[in-house]
Amino acid sequence: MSNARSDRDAVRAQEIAAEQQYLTVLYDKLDTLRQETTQRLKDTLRDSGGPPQARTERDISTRMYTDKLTQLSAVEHGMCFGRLDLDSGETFHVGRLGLFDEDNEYEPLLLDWRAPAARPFYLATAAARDGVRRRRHLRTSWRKVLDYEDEVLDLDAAEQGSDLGLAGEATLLARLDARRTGQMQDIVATIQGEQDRIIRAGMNGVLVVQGGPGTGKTAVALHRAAYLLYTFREQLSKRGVLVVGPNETFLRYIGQVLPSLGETGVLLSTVGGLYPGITATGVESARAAEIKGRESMVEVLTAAVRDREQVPADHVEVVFDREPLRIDRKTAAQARTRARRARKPHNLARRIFRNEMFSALTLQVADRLGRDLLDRRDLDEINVELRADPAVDRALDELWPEITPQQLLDELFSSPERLITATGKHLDDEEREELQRAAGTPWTPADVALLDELAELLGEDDAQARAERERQEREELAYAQGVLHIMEQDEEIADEERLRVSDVLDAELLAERFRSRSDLTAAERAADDRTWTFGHVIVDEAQELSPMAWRVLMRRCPSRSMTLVGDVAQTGALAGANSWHDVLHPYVQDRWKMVELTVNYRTPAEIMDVAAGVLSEMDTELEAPTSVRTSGHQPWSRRVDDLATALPEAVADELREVADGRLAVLLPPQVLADLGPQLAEALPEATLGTSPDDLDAPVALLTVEQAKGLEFDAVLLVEPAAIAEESERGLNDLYVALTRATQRLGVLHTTELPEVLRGI
Ligand SMILES: Nc1ncnc2c1ncn2[C@@H]1O[C@H](COP(=O)(O)OP(=O)(O)OP(=O)(O)O)[C@@H](O)[C@H]1O
Repeated sequence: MSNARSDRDAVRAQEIAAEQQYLTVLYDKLDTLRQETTQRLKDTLRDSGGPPQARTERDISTRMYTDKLTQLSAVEHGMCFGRLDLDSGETFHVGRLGLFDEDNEYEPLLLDWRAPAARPFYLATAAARDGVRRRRHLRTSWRKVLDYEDEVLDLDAAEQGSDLGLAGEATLLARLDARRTGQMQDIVATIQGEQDRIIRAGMNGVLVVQGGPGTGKTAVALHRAAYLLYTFREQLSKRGVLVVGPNETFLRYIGQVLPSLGETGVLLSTVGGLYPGITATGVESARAAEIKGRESMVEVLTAAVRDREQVPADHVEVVFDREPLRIDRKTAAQARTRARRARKPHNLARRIFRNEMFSALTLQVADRLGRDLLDRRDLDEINVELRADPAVDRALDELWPEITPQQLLDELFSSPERLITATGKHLDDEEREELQRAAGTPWTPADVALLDELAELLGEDDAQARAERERQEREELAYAQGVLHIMEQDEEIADEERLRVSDVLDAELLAERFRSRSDLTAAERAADDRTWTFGHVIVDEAQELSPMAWRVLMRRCPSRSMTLVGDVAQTGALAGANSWHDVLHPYVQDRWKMVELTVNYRTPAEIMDVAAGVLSEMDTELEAPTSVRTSGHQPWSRRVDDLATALPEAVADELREVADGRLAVLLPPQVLADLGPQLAEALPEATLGTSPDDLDAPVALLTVEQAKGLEFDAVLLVEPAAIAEESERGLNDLYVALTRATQRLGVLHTTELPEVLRGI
């Protein structure tokens, strides 16, 4: 027996040594690439001056080498994590980037996990081997191989395998059991089959990924972004990829995943962050956000814009050329009708209104002077004088002002009269009161969708700026064509070592790069441009978005190349979705696809049992995802008299249990508002969940809304009855709260537990 074991140990040690040798070759290769790239970057930066075409070329090379270096640095940790042994006798190592042996006909040394040849690493099973004999998961620490796990794919193994058909089960479970750090990690070494199929799904059309808590929706969404950028690099590097999350804390939580996969060209944003120049820091009631999110707000805003297109009750008078000039209702109404008929946004139709008015006023002045005595030129002169007159200008501006979205919305919400006119039958008194607020109140996330809609309704009178831009673009294109032409002729530029600009760019792209500063990625440019449209949009926690927010995102993605991940059972926002059909039908009818994730990688079975009870209370048809593991810790509950003393004690106990781990205390908003400061004082290691950096703290006091999408080693749930009763989506919130823990769950309550939790 012990002989057999020592034989096995010897084989294992030999295998580890062989893998170590291979890994050393890979890291040597990585070091060489880094040195070469650094040297090229240095050379490029050292060159200075020269003609404009040399500068453009340098800008592009700088960006290219910087991107390359970023990617080469990102893959340092866990660069190679797997190996495939095929029936054919071939062996491939799989890792975070592709490496090739230039001296040996570019034989692959390491397959990029996203390359088609690496796919069996994630998909092969004993029942469908796809030519794979053995899959090996390598466990490494920095550049050292620590251990490995082998899966021999034969039918015997299929019979012994777990019901969930997990790949690399031991490696996966070790990952899932590890302490959380407050930052999501990539899962590239342990992606499971059902996840891989979603990550690599085609890019066209709308793909909905529905899955219960902890099924890896966020992880899958981010790996899909990396996969799409790798596979459709050409297409996507021009327009960029947008990843939308529910709040800043969540974006901070997921912020490291794409860089760790070597991808930096993605814009991470909330919907509230998509309006350049606006920071939505305001807070408001859930009800106000819900009202603002309704589809009917489109009509409200349309009416609010029309309300800024006025005619005088009878007439107004202005003095022009020392005589009164009459702007009467009929003339203004005619001009307004003509302007509206053009179906242009308000600020653009304004020009038509003014033209009409100036023509009418010109005739009025002409009549005064004796029209018969005047010719065309005289009339034109009067027209010009009228346009230059400040009093006339002011009077017309009163009727049809040029207005920004910010001005209009601020004036709408701070004026009861304007609100009544605009909302009409769409809102009742109580709803209007929810919206009313003082002028200059900070913008909220729900306001941003309204501002974006208004920007469409109002338009920007940018005719002059556009003409100037078009002129510049023509010049730049001609210039870029010249650059390419000169370079193609210039034999000296064909330096073997250096990638020629004409190899990677055509004139149009070169001009675009040049125009928009060649050192910016599409994502960086998109962040400054409200009308930017993306190559692909990924929305996480998509169930939370209101109809108005969907309009914003659909405008950003006219190609409808989108991945929407979420769980309609976790919808907390009152304006959020009950069904994917309702969300998507207005935009793509039935032309969308849904795939489901069914395995819960986060919540251990002991806790999921409790959460499943809440789910079936919400809807008996809904099925909870299956947990991949147990934690050995039963959830507990304790009724206490005084939270202010009991909670710090419970936190201290739990912190001891999870050692270096992270703990969340989830409370109803009112309890957090009442007890927050007192608790923060009693718990110096705790933060109050108001800043994205709070996830670094060992203890975070959060509402369920703030904790959405996040996870912690241990969760203390406080006053679940109040959470369940908080809103009509209270049970959804309770379900979300119960599914945040990776190890331990405790419940503290002063009032009776909700029926569904009494089993704890
Ligand atoms: N294949 C995998 N390998 C390792 N870890 C995984 C895998 N899939 C998911 N996980 C881990 O499971 C946890 C839950 O994943 P994730 O947050 O993506 O789930 P989710 O479906 O978005 O959850 P929720 O709906 O609650 O927001 C994360 O820690 C994630 O890293």
